[in-house]
Amino acid sequence: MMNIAQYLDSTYLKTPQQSGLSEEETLQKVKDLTQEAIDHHIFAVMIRPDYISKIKDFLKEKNSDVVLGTVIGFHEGTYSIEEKLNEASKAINDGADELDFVINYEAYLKGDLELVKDEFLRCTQLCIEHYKIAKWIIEIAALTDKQIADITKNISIWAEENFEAKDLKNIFVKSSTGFFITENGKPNGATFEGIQIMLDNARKLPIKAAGGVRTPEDAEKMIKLGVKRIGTSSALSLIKNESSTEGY
Ligand SMILES: O=C[C@H](O)COP(=O)(O)O
Repeated sequence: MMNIAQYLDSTYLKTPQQSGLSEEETLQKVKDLTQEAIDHHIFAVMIRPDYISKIKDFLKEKNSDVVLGTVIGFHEGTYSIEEKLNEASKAINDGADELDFVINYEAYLKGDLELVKDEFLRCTQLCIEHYKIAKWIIEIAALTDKQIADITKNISIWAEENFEAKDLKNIFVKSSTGFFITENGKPNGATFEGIQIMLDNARKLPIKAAGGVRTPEDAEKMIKLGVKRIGTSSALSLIKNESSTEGY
């Protein structure tokens, strides 16, 4: 069996409003997720920005090298560029190592490629200046295959044209938030087909598969296809070699 843990971003991204839990219960949940990551040598935890500062302290107390990630503009991606920059700056100051931005795919679908390019360049620049990893969620369930190819290729070309070659490994294209509402039971997250299209068009950028990855077999298959990271709210089941019917 492959060592899946080293590829995983173990996520808890529900807000108290979405889960019905209190702030304290949510903090306890992200602490438990972090302890689990420490115990099982999971690469990273990915949590909402509100909890970064406290979890950074928790990781320091535990003397842990688990990587701390957060989400920006989550989950619709429609925040303005200034709002995304402010949220990202605060998360960096609070101690985030990796920032997963939701791209403004609504703007992309309306044909406003300039806005998407502008947010990509400015937010990625901020991450590079602070030696942080930037990941760009394109929300593949909202896109056709042709659009998945097109946006992945555009991001890759913008990255190559505007950042140094050494920084490209720190700029990911990520498939999904896991929160997109689809119709007709269509998968809302990472599909093998969608991931393959991303891999075929990402040129030098690494790919993160996220959303609906529930079995160790699927995780292994994604890794064999070539993804460098997997985001999942079922991390523990995956590394215990079990399937999970749903995340969280
Ligand atoms: O960014 C990661 C996703 O939220 C994970 O999605 P999931 O809950 O379907 O595993």
